Amino acid sequence: MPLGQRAGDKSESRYCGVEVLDFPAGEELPAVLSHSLSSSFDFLLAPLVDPDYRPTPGSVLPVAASDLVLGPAQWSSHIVGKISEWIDLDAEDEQLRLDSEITLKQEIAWASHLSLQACVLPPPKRSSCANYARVVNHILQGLTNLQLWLRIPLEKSEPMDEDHDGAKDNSDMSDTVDSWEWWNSFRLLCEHSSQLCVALDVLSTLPSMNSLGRWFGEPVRAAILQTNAFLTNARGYPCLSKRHQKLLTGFFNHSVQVIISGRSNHNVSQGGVLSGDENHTEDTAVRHALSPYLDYIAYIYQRMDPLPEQERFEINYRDFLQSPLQPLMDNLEAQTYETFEKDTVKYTQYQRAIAKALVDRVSDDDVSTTKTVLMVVGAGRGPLVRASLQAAEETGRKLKVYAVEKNPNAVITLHSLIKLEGWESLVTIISSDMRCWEAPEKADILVSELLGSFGDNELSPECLDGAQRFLKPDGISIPSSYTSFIEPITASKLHNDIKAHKDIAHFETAYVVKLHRIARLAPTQSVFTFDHPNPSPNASNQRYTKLKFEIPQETGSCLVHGFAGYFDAVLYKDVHLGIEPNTATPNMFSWFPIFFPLRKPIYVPSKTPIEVHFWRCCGATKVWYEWAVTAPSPSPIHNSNGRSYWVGL
Ligand SMILES: C[S@@+](CC[C@H](N)C(=O)[O-])C[C@H]1O[C@@H](n2cnc3c(N)ncnc32)[C@H](O)[C@@H]1O
Repeated sequence: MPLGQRAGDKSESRYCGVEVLDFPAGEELPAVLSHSLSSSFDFLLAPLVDPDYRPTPGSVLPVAASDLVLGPAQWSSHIVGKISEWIDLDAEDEQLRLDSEITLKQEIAWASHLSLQACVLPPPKRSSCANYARVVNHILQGLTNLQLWLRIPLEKSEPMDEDHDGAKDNSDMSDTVDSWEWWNSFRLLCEHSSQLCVALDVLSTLPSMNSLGRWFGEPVRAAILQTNAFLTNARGYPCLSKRHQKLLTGFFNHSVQVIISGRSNHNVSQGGVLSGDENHTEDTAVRHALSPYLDYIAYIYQRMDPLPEQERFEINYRDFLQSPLQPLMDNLEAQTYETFEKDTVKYTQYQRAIAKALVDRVSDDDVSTTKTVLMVVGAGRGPLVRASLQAAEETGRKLKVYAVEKNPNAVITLHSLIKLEGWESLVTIISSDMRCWEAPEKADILVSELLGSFGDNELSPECLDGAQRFLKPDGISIPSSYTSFIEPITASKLHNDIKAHKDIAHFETAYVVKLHRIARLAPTQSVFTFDHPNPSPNASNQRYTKLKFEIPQETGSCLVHGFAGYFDAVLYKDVHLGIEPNTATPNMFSWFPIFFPLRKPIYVPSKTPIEVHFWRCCGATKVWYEWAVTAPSPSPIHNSNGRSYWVGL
C-alpha cells in the first residue's frame, strides 16, 4: 500500500519495502510476503538462494521458493532479489572467487527467469573490485529488463573527522574515505551501463550535505534505511534526525524508494507486536515488527507539500532531452505560441519594463503632445503588443505600435487579433524579417523576446543588431542586456540517454531539458553578455570565455557529465527576467535550462578545480558553440566548426 497520497506524485518513491534478513527456508516466502503486504509494506528485498549453498557439479540451486509458489505478477511487483552476501569476486582465495562467479551468474539467471525488476548486489568488499565489476559487466551485457542495484553504504569521512566509524568489521575497507568512489570506479568499469544502479545503505551518521548532494545525479533506486539509523522520540517511537529527514525528503523528490532493514530496536506497544522477529509468519493479525518504522516513513512522506500545479504539469518533461527551438530558421507552430502565451509572468515583467521606459521617455507634462513609437520585433501572435498597449494605458502615454514578424502564419493570427481588439488605428503589422525591413520611421522603444534558454542561443544578438538601424540613437531596447550562465553537473541519466544514440553528434549537441535528477556541483558563473542597443554594432558577436569552477571541499570527488546553462535578461533598469537558479523569476515557465554534455564524463578529484572553455562562433549562415574542459583532464573540443549542432541564421 503506498506511503500516502501526494497530489501529483506518481513516482516509485510512494512504495516502501522491507528487507528479509533471514533466509525464508521451507517455502516460507509467500507467508513472509503476505504478512509484509498486510502490514502495508509494498515489496520485499529477499534472498533468492540459500546462503549456505556453494556450487557443486550437478547440484540443484537451493532457491528460496519455486517459481510456482508466487504468481508472475507477485514476483515482479513485490520481490527485489537479494544476491548472496558471501559472494566475493575479488577474494585472494581462488576457489572462493570461482564459486562466487558461478553463484552470482546462477542467481541472476534465476532472477531473470522470475522476471524480477531488480536485484541488489552486495557491496564491494574492498575498494579494489575489478573482478566483481568484470563479472557484473559481463552479466549486464545479457540483461534485458532486470536492473542491478549495487549496494553502497552511505559513508564519507570528512577531512577533519578523527573518529571515523570504527565499527566496520572488514579491515580491507577501513581505509576507505568515500564510498562514492567505490560506486564511481565500479560504474566506470561497467561503462556507465544504464541497468547498473545504486541502493544506498543509510546509516546512523551522515556525511555533509554537499557530499550527499552528489547522489542526486546518480541512478539511486533505493535508500535502505537501517533501523539503527533511527532515534527514539519522547513517546518511545522511532524517528529520524533532522538531517536524515531532509535526506529522506530529497530521496522522495527524486523517485528513490525506501527499504527498511534491520531488527526492531523499538519495542513500542502496538497491539501484540512480537519483538525482534520481523518476519513472523504465523499470525497475520500480528503487526510486523518494523511497522512503527514504516509508520514514521509514511508520516514523513505525507508531511511533504503537494507538488505545485506547474511541477505537476511539467513532470513528464523531467530529464527529457529536447532539441532547442530554431525560431529564426524555422517557423514556430501554433501549439508552441500557445504554450508561450500561457506564461503570464513573462508578459507581466515586460509590461512593467515597458511602463517604466514610457514614463522615462515622456514626462508627465508631455503626455498630451508626444506619441511614442514602439516596435515589437518578433511579435509572434501578439502578446507583447498587448503588453505594450496595456503599459501605455496604465501610464497614460500615447503609443504607436509596429508589430514586425517574419512567420507568415503568425502574421495571420496577428491580423485577426488586431481586428478583434479594434486596434487598427494603433498597430501596424509588418510581415518581414526585422533584419531587412525598411522602416518608415525610427523607434523610441524596441521590444523583443528572442531569447533562448542560454540567452543568445536563438540569435537575438544577430536579429537585434539588424533591427538597430531603425532605433533612434537615444532609443531604448527591451531587453537592454542578457547574460548566459553555466554550472558543472552530475547527470548520469542524461548521459545514458545521449549515449543510447551511439554517435558523437548527440554528445556535441545542446539540449533543452527540465533538469531534475542532477547534482549541481558548483555555483553558476556568467559566460557571455550582450547589450542592446549594441554599443559597437560592427563588432563581431563571437565570444570566448574561460571559467574555473571550485567544487566545495566537503563535496569530495565527483563526476561531471556536462554543464547546465541558464540566462538572465535585464529588460529595463531593475526589471529583469531569467532562469538562473539564484535569481530566477518566480513562477515563470517559458524556459527550461539548457544542457551541454561531455562526450566522456570527467572525474574531478576532491579539491581540484574544473577549467572549462566556451566559444560562441559565427559563420555566414550559422552560429554555434564549441566547448571543452582542460582541467583536471582535457576533453576533446566539442562541436568543432559546428559540425554537430548549430543555429541557422
Ligand atoms: C520566442 S518567439 C516570441 C513571440 C512573442 N513575442 C511572445 O513573446 O510570445 C520569437 C518570435 O520572433 C520571431 N522572429 C524571430 N526572428 C525574427 C526576425 N529576424 N524577424 C522577425 N521576426 C522574427 C519568430 O518567428 C517568433 O514569432
